[in-house]
Amino acid sequence: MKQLETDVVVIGAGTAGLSAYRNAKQYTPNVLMVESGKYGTTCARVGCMPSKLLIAAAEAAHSVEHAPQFGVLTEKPQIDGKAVMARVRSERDRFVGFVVEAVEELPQEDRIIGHTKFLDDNRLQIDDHTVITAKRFVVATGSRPNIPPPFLAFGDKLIINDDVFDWQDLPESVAVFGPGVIGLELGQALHRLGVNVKLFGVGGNIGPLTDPVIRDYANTVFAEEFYVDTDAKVSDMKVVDGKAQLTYVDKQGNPQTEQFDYVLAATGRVPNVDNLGLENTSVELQDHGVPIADPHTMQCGESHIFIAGDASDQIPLLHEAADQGTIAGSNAGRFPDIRNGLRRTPIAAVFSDPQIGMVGDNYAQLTANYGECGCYEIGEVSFENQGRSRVMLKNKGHMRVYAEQGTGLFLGAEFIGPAAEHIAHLLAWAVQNKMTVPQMLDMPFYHPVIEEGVRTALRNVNAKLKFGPDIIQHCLECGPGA
Ligand SMILES: Cc1cc2nc3c(=O)[nH]c(=O)nc-3n(C[C@H](O)[C@H](O)[C@H](O)COP(=O)(O)OP(=O)(O)OC[C@H]3O[C@@H](n4cnc5c(N)ncnc54)[C@H](O)[C@@H]3O)c2cc1C
Ligand SMILES: NC(=O)c1ccc[n+]([C@@H]2O[C@H](COP(=O)([O-])OP(=O)(O)OC[C@H]3O[C@@H](n4cnc5c(N)ncnc54)[C@H](O)[C@@H]3O)[C@@H](O)[C@H]2O)c1
Repeated sequence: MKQLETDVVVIGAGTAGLSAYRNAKQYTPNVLMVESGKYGTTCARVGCMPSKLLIAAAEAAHSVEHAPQFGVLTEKPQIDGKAVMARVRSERDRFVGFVVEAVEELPQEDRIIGHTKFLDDNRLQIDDHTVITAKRFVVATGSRPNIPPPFLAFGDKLIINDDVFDWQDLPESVAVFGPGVIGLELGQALHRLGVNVKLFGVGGNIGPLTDPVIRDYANTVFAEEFYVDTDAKVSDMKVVDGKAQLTYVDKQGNPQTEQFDYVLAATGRVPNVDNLGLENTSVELQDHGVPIADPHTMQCGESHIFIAGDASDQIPLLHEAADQGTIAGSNAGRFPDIRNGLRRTPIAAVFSDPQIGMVGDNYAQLTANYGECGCYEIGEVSFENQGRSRVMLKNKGHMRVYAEQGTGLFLGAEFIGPAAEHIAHLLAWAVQNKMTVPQMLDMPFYHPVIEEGVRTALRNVNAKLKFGPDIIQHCLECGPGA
């Protein structure tokens, strides 16, 4: 067994790990990074990037299919599944290639390959070839799909997101379980690419939404386009004649038995903290085995162990993984001089159509924090008659904005609608700058733009805060359709 000694070990070379490595290196040259799988990161290989590539193909098909609504006559689009998947794979490989190249430029002696396990507070074993003794550690081991045990009945017909991006061709049918972010994005994209998709959920959840008004709207709008049952009753799962067979009660209450080429499990993700030997350290673990970490320092308790990215089970998003990696890596490098790092305003975007956006405090947090005290107000707008949205035939959507009584502080928003990825940025920047609703209304609004809809929601909440007049129904100075 090879024996190594160092100051800092980063476990995992994903987004969080790479950023932790780079930041720890600013404080000490003695940093090792261990990776058990392939370099390239979840985001580039099987996450953000390939999913958006599939969605881009679906959007192209959808635009062609709906062109006749503008008087532009087209044939029904022909989907060449092999070509769709070839582009997804080749662009994905390009993104992965950039990451791999960057990792391979790091000093070879800093990089170790193998599965890592803590032996005690200061020693890690890598497979059966190396033991590293180190002063500090950053756990950045990411997450993996959660697969409910009954789904194992589908054998090799059961797939996860990773499998989709390696397809050579599109299948005929897929049952997607989990209408969360992954299930919604991939399910709708596959549907638009001509795959027979049925999306099954539990408890009425859809996307990351917590506001019941927006959730109901989302449920309706997606179910108008393809089969989505967010409270499905599935009674039997098995493989019959080489197909995945489901027995379920459909939305009209009728029993159905249907076969699919695949069942995609998009039922959440679990942090990769099991099999890491964390129980051999003195770090305090929560019930599900994740260390308790301070979100400002990413330090686990008072220890020399830090955690970052999806492994922390805090906010499983790419930019959060990068930020947490920066904080954890800097603190591990600088230890024992621990500093709070920058945590940005929460922002989430789902690349469905319509898109979903959430910023700042979401509805669930708002109601938990403020209860029934009457300390906040909700303004809203429908995008169904919003001018620019109608012009573009993108007039499906609803927004709710939240603001504090008395101060007028803009607290957050949940919405579904056109350009939600961009509006989410605008609003998140307003939250982070601690803007009040009147200050936001003082900002310029061009005409005709989707942001005029946001202004209507802000005016609505402004009136409820008693800072301004009620919304003018036929506002002449607003421009038509504002
Ligand atoms: C389909 C999909 C779509 C997504 N889309 C988006 C999106 O649009 N926007 C967004 O913000 N986020 C998105 N995400 C989430 C985002 O990809 C993750 O939050 C982010 O990639 C997490 O980075 P990480 O560094 O924590 O983990 P990873 O990049 O997974 O890195 C963890 C690394 O640790 C390694 N490892 C694990 N265990 C060990 C061990 N014991 N020893 C050594 N190494 C180990 C793994 O092999 C891996 O390389 C998406 C995720 C998925 C699955
Ligand atoms: N656009 C983006 O930013 C983006 C895209 C994809 C993934 N992500 C990240 O990845 C994380 C994981 O995504 P996800 O979609 O796997 O998780 P999720 O937590 O968003 O959704 C899981 C869904 O599965 C449902 N579910 C659980 N058990 C089920 C069962 N037995 N049958 C049917 N449904 C069931 C849940 O009710 C929920 O709706 C997200 O939280 C997000 O942070 C982000």
